[in-house]
Amino acid sequence: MTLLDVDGLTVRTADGRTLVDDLSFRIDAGERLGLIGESGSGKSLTTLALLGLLPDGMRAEGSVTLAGTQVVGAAEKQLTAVRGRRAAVVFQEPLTALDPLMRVGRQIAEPLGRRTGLKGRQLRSAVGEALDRVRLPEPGRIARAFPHEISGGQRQRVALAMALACEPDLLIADEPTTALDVSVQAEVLDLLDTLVRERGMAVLFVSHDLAVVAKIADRALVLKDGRAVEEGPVLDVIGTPTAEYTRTLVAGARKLEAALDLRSAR
Ligand SMILES: Nc1ncnc2c1ncn2[C@@H]1O[C@H](COP(=O)(O)OP(=O)(O)OP(=O)(O)O)[C@@H](O)[C@H]1O
Repeated sequence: MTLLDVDGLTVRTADGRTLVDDLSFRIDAGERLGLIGESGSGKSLTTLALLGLLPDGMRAEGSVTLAGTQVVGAAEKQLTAVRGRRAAVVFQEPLTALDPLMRVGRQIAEPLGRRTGLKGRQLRSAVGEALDRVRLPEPGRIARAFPHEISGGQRQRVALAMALACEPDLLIADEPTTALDVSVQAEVLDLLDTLVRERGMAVLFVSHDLAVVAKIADRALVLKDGRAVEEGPVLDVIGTPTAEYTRTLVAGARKLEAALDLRSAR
């Protein structure tokens, strides 16, 4: 079953510059697609357009059907019904998703309470379980903390718990580990992989990092200057890239890997 159907998505600025150009792809229920491209290739604008969250002045054209709802041109009310429940998003910087003035527990309680109808003590205990599931130690303490009182890795786990609280059909993860320390990156990636696998959730995983995409995604779509240049099973795209641009990306990643190997061999 097709969960997300993007057909000819184009994003333009108010002065007519085209930043995402005629992009088409599909994600079936439970499928994992990696969106790869260098900085500025249009990855973030694509994810924002999927949820009707483009910045003021930018316009989307084409068609984005998410679980049967047309997102392009939809009224805010329709979009609210789709966001969270059908597709939830985790951004690169978890502070984007978190209210700095609200304790972490309350921020998770909101979507959780809305979906489950739980209240009071039962809701508090469900929040504790949600924090526990994203492997946060001392969930009680974290629930009482404000976002600035916990580490970056812990904040990203909280953002993930909030996204999962809605039990979305599709999780959109936009560079979710890029802002984290290398050691924490691997842990959060592994956690994300396990949690979506357990739930059979579809994933759109956005990253400039080929190695990370290969770990999470089944298929990959390569974006350059807002256009798709290559799409296929992730190991084929990385192993035998056909587009010149993908070859350059793969060669760049190999060079970096080799340099890191040399360094660790010292
Ligand atoms: N609010 C904006 N106004 C004008 N141009 C923008 C805006 N946001 C992004 N752009 C431009 O659109 C293009 C695509 O940006 P986008 O953020 O989608 O790239 P990206 O692939 O996600 O890169 P990064 O990983 O660095 O975020 C870039 O050239 C960027 O400068």
